[in-house]
Amino acid sequence: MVPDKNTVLDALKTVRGPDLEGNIVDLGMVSDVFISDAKVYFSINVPAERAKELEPLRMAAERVVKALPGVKGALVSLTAERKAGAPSANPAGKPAHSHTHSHAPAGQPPKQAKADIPGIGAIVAVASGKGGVGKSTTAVNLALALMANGLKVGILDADVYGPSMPRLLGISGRPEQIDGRIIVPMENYGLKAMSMGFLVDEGTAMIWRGPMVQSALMQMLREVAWGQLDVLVVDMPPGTGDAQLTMAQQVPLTGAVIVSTPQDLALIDARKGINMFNKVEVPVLGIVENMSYFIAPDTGNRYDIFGHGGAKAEADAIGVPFLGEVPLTISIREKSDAGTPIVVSEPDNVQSQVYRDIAAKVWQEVQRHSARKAPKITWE
Ligand SMILES: Nc1ncnc2c1ncn2[C@@H]1O[C@H](COP(=O)(O)OP(=O)(O)OP(=O)(O)O)[C@@H](O)[C@H]1O
Repeated sequence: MVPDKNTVLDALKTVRGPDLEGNIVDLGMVSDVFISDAKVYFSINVPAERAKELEPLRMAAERVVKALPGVKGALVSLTAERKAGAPSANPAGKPAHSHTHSHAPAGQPPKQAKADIPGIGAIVAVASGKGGVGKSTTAVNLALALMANGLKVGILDADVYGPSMPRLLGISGRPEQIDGRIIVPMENYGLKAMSMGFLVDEGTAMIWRGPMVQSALMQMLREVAWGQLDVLVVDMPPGTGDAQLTMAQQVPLTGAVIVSTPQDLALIDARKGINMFNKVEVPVLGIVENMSYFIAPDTGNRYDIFGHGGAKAEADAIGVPFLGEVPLTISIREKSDAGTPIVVSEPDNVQSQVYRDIAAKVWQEVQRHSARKAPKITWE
């Protein structure tokens, strides 16, 4: 029989707190415990600066829960949460985010928690300030275009509440697990993909709260047999709220691509997105203008009816690279809906070339930033 929450909490009381004082339950470090399909999900709240050092604590908690009869798996993640009113962990004295509710991240990015993922060369977030601007469509076509340019690529759908990769890539079914732990990513068109949509039935994730979402995301990131990848594209949830900020902090991102439509309102939100990544010191690799202009399906004529050029002007004003303009075309939408993204289904199409050019620029930016980040090797 699957244990209930209290049984799980009782078991967790055997796990000592940091510095071997008390236990993690009585110290108030354990989040809400969520049990679904005999798998147990929760997070342990630790000070951001101690996240790396406390990894053994996370492993101990996971081990204890997995050992309970009836438990098929446990997914435990460390979160760094600043309690309302607690002093900012930000030594630079920059303003901390003063959220008084839910999952407020610390003012300073928990760099120690962002361990690189073995085998993955770079992680690129595709983000947007608001929903509906074509972020997921851009993410999937960008991933396939990076592949078309000769790279090994995976895609992680981090939009836990509205996963779109199963539909966009035409993938259904559940992923396999190795030893009940490591998940084998799904694959189509040679692109490895992981999405909440493969793991839970539609609707289930909707009731999840912040820490569960974090746990699920960390599992999809770290406990997946990605193999060797040059780049992992992460389709972020739309918006710039707490959830996105926490995600931007916890995933070891190389950089972010911001998708916007040309209209002023979308651009204001795009700027919020850029500010969010700046806040957590993730480089913005550039802006893509989606639905930039219209190409008539019958004549192929181009119409600049959407205020085309707004995103380029914004990119220039802020001083981030402009990556390219994707036209609004019926075929992009139809191919997406059919699970056959345009870059693979119509590679010779001019729109597919646009995506490959954007992919080339993104890769250039990735390398530029990786080179800057790489430590100098000195021989003694
Ligand atoms: N360049 C384009 N031309 C035509 N249709 C497009 C284009 N880009 C996206 N779309 C369509 O716009 C709709 C929204 O796109 P998509 O789901 O990618 O947006 P999103 O920003 O990820 O949305 P959400 O934030 O809701 O997840 C979809 O129907 C998609 O097919």
